Amino acid sequence: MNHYTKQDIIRIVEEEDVEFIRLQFTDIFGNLKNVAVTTSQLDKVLANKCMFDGSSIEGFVRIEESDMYLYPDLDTFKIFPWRPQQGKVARFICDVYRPDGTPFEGDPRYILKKVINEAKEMGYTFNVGPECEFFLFNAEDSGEPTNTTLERGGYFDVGPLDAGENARREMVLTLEDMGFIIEASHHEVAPAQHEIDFQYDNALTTADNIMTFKLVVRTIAKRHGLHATFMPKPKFGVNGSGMHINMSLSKDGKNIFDDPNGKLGLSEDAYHFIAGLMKHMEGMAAVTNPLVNSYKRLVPGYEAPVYIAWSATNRSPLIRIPAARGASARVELRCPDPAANPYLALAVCLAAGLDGIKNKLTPPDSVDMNIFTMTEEEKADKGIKNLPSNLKEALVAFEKNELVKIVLGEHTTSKYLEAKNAEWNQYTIQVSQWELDQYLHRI
Ligand SMILES: Nc1ncnc2c1ncn2[C@@H]1O[C@H](COP(=O)(O)OP(=O)(O)OP(=O)(O)O)[C@@H](O)[C@H]1O
Ligand SMILES: N[C@@H](CCC(=O)O)C(=O)O
Ligand SMILES: [Mg+2]
Ligand SMILES: [Mg+2]
Repeated sequence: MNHYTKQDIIRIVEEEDVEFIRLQFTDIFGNLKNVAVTTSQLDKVLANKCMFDGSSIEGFVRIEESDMYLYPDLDTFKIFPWRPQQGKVARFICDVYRPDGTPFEGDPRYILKKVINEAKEMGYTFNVGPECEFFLFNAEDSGEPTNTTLERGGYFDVGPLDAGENARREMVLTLEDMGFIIEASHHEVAPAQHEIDFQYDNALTTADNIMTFKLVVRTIAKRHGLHATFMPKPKFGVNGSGMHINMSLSKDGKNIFDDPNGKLGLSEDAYHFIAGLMKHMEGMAAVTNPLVNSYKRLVPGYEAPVYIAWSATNRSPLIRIPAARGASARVELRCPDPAANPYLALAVCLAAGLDGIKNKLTPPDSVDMNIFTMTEEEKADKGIKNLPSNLKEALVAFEKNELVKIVLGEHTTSKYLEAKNAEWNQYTIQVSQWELDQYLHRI
């Protein structure tokens, strides 16, 4: 990551012929927001004087206290490669502040920073690498998105079977232009499903990167006449899209999950971290899997986890320990999906892992056989619990989890629960196509 001073920014804006500056932030539901100014306002931007109406942002504040300020994080300055190259468009990712100069407690970036600081006080840096999957569906001539495709590609397929290769190529090149290090990109298991992996970084940078990644994927897909969606399960009967989160802690530049003398080459702290994730998983699910639709993905048969278990060899459990050790020793949490607000998702994951370390929690034994073939009795014997099976169960577990509520803070907890319970209630009163197909002709 580049480190910029105000003078650097003023110089780059001049040298690069930047004309517009987007001030970006994220609402509590993970939606990217922005306001554009021209460079005539650069001084105001750099003096943290740009304001917006917080009451118009879902989940932020009431109308009586609506003035909010955007403080640009100078290190997030990036030029959009897909916009005109004369009179360029650049962006800052911003922190949200109240008029009295205090950080706004409902800003997801602030919520993540608080947990990162807690880790820092313990001497830790939290490193995270996500694997974002998405679909590239047809868009109608009108631009209306669909969930249809004529593509028949599968895992690692090549063109012309892989109809997304040109779009993916441009996504990768655009991301590289913006400073991402792309480790791999490929067709995924379902027709029209894709994955682009970028290199891990500290948690704040990774959460920012996930927001930028989604913007780039959507923008470039549109240019190719396709509709990119991060919806967790856009189609019944094929794999959904996950956002596996690979995590490690480092201290003084050394990965502390790695221990050549430990069981499976992992340190005690790695096991405590796993235990913390498992302890809080049910309560965290409403954050890592935030939609009604998220729970349609977490079902047997589609490479998505259903049970709260861990393994070093098997991909079916919630937590997998990839084979790499040394600097790449990491824990992979497989339930999060790309609809999650990345700031909040990483905040709860880190807090849960740290809770495991602070309280020296021990995980249950690893489950190295296929859980999907176990009987209910075998699962009960091994103490294997299910992930929440729908958004309502996840919200109930969230309400019972003090740690998750403390991490999100009172403000965001109450706004989040209110909105998500309303989402659930709306969903339950719909009459779905499935019901019509099942009942209409015979009842
Ligand atoms: N020490 C580390 N801490 C956190 N993340 C890491 C670390 N080392 C590597 N990573 C990241 O983990 C991610 C690994 O992605 P990759 O697709 O290789 O994982 P995978 O789980 O083996 O793949 P799949 O689930 O598709 O089979 C990348 O983002 C990588 O940068
Ligand atoms: N698409 C699968 C993951 C496939 C993979 O292992 O990469 C999921 O829903 O999590
Ligand atoms: Mg994948
Ligand atoms: Mg993975």
